[in-house]
Amino acid sequence: MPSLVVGAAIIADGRLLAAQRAAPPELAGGWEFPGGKVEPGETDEQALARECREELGIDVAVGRRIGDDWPLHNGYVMHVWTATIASGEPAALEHSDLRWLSEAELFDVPWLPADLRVLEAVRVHLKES
Ligand SMILES: Nc1nc2c([nH]c(=O)n2[C@H]2C[C@H](O)[C@@H](COP(=O)(O)OP(=O)(O)OP(=O)(O)O)O2)c(=O)[nH]1
Repeated sequence: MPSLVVGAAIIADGRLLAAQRAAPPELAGGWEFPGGKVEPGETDEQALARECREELGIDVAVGRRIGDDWPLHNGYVMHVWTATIASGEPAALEHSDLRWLSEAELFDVPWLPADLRVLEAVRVHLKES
C-alpha cells in the first residue's frame, strides 16, 4: 500500500488557508495544504489534528473528505479533508508563510503540482462555505 499523507483544507469566512513549505529544498517555496504523513496506527483525523497542532498551533474540527486518493509525486497518496479552526490562531511554526485565499485568489500562489487538481474540488467547498 502506498504511504499516506493527509492534508487539511482549512476554511474560514470563505477562504482557504494555504501554507508555504520551508523544506526540503526541492519543495521549498511551494504552497500546500497543512498536513503530513500518517503515522502507523493513526486515523486520518488523528494525523490531521496532530499535524495542525505541530505546524500551525491550532486545534481543528475535521469535516468531510474531499475526493478519493490523490496521487502525489513521490508514490504517496494524499487524503484531503475539510477542517475548521476549533481553537487558536494559525501561526507558521514550520512553514515560511501562510495565506488565506479567497476563491478568486486560489491559484495566485505556486502550489505543489499535485495539489492543483485537488484545488478544483476544494473550490466547490469554498463556494458552499
Ligand atoms: N502536507 C502536504 N504534503 C504534500 C502536499 N502536496 C504534496 O505533494 N505533498 C507531499 C510533500 C511531501 O513529499 C509529502 C508530505 O510530507 P511532509 O514532509 O509534509 O510530512 P511530515 O510533516 O510527516 O514530515 P516528515 O516527518 O516526513 O519530515 O507529501 C500537501 O498539500 N500537503
